[in-house]
Amino acid sequence: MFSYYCYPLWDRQCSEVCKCWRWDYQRRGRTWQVYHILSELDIYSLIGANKPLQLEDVRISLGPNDVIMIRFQGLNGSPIVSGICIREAPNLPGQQLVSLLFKSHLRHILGNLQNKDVRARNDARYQRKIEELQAQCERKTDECYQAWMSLTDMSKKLEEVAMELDNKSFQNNCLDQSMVLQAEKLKDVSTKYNREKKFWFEAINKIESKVKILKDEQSKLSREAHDCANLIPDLNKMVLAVQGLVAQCENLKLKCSKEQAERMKLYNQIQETKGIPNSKRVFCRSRPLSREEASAGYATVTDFDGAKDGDLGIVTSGFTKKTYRFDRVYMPKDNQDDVFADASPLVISVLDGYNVCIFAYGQTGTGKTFTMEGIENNRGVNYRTLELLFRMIEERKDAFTYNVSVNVLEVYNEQIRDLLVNSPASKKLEIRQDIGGINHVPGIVNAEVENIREVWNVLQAGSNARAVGSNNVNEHSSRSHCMICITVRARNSMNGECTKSKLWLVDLAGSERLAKTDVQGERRKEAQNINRSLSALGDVISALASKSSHIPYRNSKLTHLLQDSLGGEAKILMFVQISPLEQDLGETLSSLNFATRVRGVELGPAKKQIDFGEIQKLKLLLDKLKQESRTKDDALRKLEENFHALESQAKNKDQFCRNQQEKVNELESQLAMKADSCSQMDRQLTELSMKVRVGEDIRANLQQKVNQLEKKLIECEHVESNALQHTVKQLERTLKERTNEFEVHSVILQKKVKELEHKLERQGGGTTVSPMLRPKIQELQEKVSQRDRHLESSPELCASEQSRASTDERKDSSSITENEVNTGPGTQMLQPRKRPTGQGSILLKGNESLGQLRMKREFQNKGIENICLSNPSTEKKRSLATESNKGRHIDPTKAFARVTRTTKPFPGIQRSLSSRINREPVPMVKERESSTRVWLR
Ligand SMILES: Nc1ncnc2c1ncn2[C@@H]1O[C@H](COP(=O)(O)OP(=O)(O)OP(=O)(O)O)[C@@H](O)[C@H]1O
Repeated sequence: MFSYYCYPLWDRQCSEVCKCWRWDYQRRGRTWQVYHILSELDIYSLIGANKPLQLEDVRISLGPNDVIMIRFQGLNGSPIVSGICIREAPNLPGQQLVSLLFKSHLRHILGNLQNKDVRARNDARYQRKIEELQAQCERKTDECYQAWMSLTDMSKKLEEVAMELDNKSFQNNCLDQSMVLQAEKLKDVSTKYNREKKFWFEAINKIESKVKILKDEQSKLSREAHDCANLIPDLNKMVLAVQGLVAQCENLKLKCSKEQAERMKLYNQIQETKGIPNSKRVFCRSRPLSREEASAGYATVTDFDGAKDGDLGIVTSGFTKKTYRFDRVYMPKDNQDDVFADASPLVISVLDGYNVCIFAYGQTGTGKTFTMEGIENNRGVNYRTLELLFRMIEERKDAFTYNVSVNVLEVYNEQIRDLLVNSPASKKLEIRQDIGGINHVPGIVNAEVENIREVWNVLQAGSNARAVGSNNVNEHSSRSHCMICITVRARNSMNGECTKSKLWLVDLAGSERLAKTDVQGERRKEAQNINRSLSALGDVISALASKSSHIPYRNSKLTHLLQDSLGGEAKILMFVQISPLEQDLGETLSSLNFATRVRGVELGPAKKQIDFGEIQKLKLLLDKLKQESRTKDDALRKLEENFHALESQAKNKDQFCRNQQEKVNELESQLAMKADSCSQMDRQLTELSMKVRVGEDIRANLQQKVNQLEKKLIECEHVESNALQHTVKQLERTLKERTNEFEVHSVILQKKVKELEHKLERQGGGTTVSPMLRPKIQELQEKVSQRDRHLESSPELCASEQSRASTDERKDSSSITENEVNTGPGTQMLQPRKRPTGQGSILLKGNESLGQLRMKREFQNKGIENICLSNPSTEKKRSLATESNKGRHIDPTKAFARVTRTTKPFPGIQRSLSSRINREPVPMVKERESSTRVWLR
């Protein structure tokens, strides 16, 4: 459908004066765009649907290279452009065209106004109807204005609600942002708090561990200090107790010494009462006859009648009997136990610190070895002495400490041989004298023994070694001196007395006389050495007996070794072994004589052998103990100083602990403050969350209210639109009735005019006019010419024609058909048109306006973020300026307003619209202008 506005427009910029129907153009570069706008004219209602449309006489001024662009707008359906014919326009001015149009139209009018009275009445009647219609129109305008104002108010309220909603949304967004910021801050604070909490926990744990260590050290130091402090009186008490004990010990020592001395004195007295010399005893033992000797019937010379009294009779020749007196005489029937019973007291003397020498002297084969060593099942003096020695040591272990060592020697040909040396070729042993005047053999083996079993092993080893050098053991043993030296070191635990005594157990070689034996060579040399040594022993004993100043101990190895045990300070026990046989009488007498000489020597009382080495050691030990005591005193003094230092350190550590505890308390308070701040932040977060939820609830309520208001508004608009539509329809029906009446009257008037014209033609021949009518006709012609001029000078007058045309548009299509007397396109454009079904209703416009308002609100809601990005005021001003410019130049409503009415509602609406324009977007202005234009139309 093509439509266009029917009003002339003079193009003042065009070089060629061109008058056409609504020309609008603008120049863009070298292209002329011409808009031929067709509106308010339903062409197809005139020419019929699906009929070709031909537009003629559309003129435009073009240059030689200009381009014509034809644009179709507002088309419904799919019209087909069948052809465009462009031709050069004749030189016909637009003014002339319009003049022709109006003249052709006025011819009909002038023809109808021949009857002045009828025309005046009709004019008056039409004028009244027009006024009535205008009044109705004004009322409707007012009603529409009121409806529009209510709609505006509702829009305002809606806008206020929308603004409130926007504000709430903005506040909500602000709250969301603030909540996000608070959440981030809280997260940062929480992270920082956790980090600081972890740090402080670690620091507190470290400090607690340090404090614990310091407390432990402090308690330890305190305990040590208290112990030291407690030890001082205990130490003093101990010193006093020790001093008391030492005093008691000294007293006990004195008593013990006195008692021991008394016991020794009594023992010696007992020995003397028994007839035993004090330090020297000589026992005589005769061997029994062997089984062979007894069976052979050898004669004997021994008489044991006085043996119990120590007298031994020797029958020398026939009836001569020589008696010898000894300390003890053993008969052949006496066994080893009887012999040792008399010798055992010397063992006690050895343990008491006396040197003892037990030796056996006699002819070979008289039983020296039997007495000293014994046989396996009948031990001799050596074994029994050592056995008793260790038994006594065991009995005295509480009071004495003994150390026993054994040397086993052999003197053969004046050579000392160590029988405990494993290597057979040992170096030559010599006798030396130590600082104390005691002889000793350097390099000799000292076998430390602790029990009798070890002693037996040592003795067995010596016996075995003695047998190595000779095929005949007995022969060898008869030609050497076997000497066992038992050294006993004793320490009296009571008085600390130390003694070093020796026990010599000597099995001397046979004392045969050299001439009698009649031996030669090596045996002679052996016999000479034996005799020399035994002679030296006799010499020593003689010197001792004569109390000579010089004792020839060094004349033989034997006497030299026995020097400290043969003097007056030792105890001597001599077993003189004799043979009972008569054939051995000479040797027997020799041995008895030697023994008697020995027994006659006065050695004096024995003397205890004090171990000066031990005394020296004790002195050194005492000095060492004194030094240790001084050192301990110094240590005790240092300990006291350390104790005081530790006390001061403990005090300092106590102070440090208190400071650390204060720091810990401070840190704990800081930690509690941090925990409070964290809980406060949690509460703030909870409050913010509650506020956000409340804001969301408020927004939801507002949204619900908005929806309700929109719903109510739509309902109100729907009700009001229905009412207005109903009212408009009534008005339209009324107008249609009035128009029909007017048309009927017009037809009647036209008929009457035609009749009058016919009458006038019949009366005046068609060319003459009544003199009475001529002035009126002239007057009417002048009015028409004035109106033409006025139309030419004021386009608005054309709008009055439009107004009339709009008035005529209420006519039915039948009436239009009746009025189709026009032949040109301009006349056709002046014909009333049929209102388009989608445009003529205010209600429809109102609905469109409301729809656009909702769209606008939705747009505002969706694009609320763009408020800050763009400047709506400038955009609004720019759009308003554009619209205002458009309104100034081509606003058709003004022309309609001039033509239809200049009453007050329109300015009011304009004011309302202008006031709204300042606040509302452009679409609303356009909508209201169009709607205003429509309903005014
Ligand atoms: N009182 C005694 N009772 C029993 N037998 C004895 C007694 N005295 C010696 N005899 C025996 O006499 C023999 C010789 O004794 P023994 O070897 O002890 O003499 P001797 O003096 O040591 O000889 P030598 O000087 O050669 O060593 C041995 O067989 C021994 O058993």
